[in-house]
Amino acid sequence: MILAEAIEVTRRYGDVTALDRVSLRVTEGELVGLLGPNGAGKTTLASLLTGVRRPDSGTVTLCGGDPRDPRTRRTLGVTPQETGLPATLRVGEVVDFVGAHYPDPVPRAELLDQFGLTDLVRRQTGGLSGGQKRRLAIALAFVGRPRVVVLDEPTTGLDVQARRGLWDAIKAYHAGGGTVLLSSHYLEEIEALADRVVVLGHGRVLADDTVTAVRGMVGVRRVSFAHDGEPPALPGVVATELREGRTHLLTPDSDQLVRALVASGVDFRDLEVAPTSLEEAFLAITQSETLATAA
Ligand SMILES: Nc1ncnc2c1ncn2[C@@H]1O[C@H](COP(=O)(O)OP(=O)(O)OP(=O)(O)O)[C@@H](O)[C@H]1O
Repeated sequence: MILAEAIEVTRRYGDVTALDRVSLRVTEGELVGLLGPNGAGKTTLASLLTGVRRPDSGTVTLCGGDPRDPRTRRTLGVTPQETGLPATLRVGEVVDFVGAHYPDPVPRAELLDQFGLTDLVRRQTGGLSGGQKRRLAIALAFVGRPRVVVLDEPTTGLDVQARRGLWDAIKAYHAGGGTVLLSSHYLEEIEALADRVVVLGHGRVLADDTVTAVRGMVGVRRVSFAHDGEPPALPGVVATELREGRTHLLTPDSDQLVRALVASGVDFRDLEVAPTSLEEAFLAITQSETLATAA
């Protein structure tokens, strides 16, 4: 069953086209990562799917209904990028308050334990740190046992430990059959959690495939070596990095690059050719998109 769907959706803010005929389909039980640089349209897409905004054209459905309809929204858990919590209420009270809107909420103790918030149950939310508020906001997305959760950059501002704790909670929800759409700037987050990744750039879907396939699609490889002096200028390089005394070159054609490196006469040592991380693949996709747009 399709739980969230956008068909040919366009959304403008004045002159800015935030989404340009975007289509996306999330079926029950999927965990889909939404990846894109700043301004790609991730938040706008999340806000359409969760009924916060309306598209200018195209259609959006959530669990077969209109995401703006309160009955449809009861199946949804959301963590927006910015969350306002009532400052004088205690953590436990906020959980009870939000949970009271749902027919079968997760018991307070269970939810707090799952999100590592048990020790904070009696604290007023106004006194929580930014990371603690964030964790609470995310926990609240799950209190109503939603069929689908939309998490917009959920772990921004969390330290490594809190982020990993949150990944475990998201994984547990997904393992129990839950459906997740998660946007992130942290590419290791998408790699750790999602099988499928939708790459957005300039308001358009640049790729929609498995994490492995997206990496393979761009086929970017890392050629790295040590050498003395200035880095050589070589053809087909999409990114250059100097790190730990080595030059790292990203290229879609490592064979051609290695031939050019040898022909250049550079006195290199310890040559390595390796597959790239999703982050590097993603940069290459968005970079070629930028070049294509500029052309
Ligand atoms: N309320 C608004 N008014 C005007 N322009 C907006 C508004 N919201 C978003 N935009 C513009 O629409 C485009 C897409 O923004 P959006 O927030 O959806 O991107 P994003 O991928 O979520 O970015 P980020 O990763 O920075 O959160 C950007 O150019 C942004 O400046």
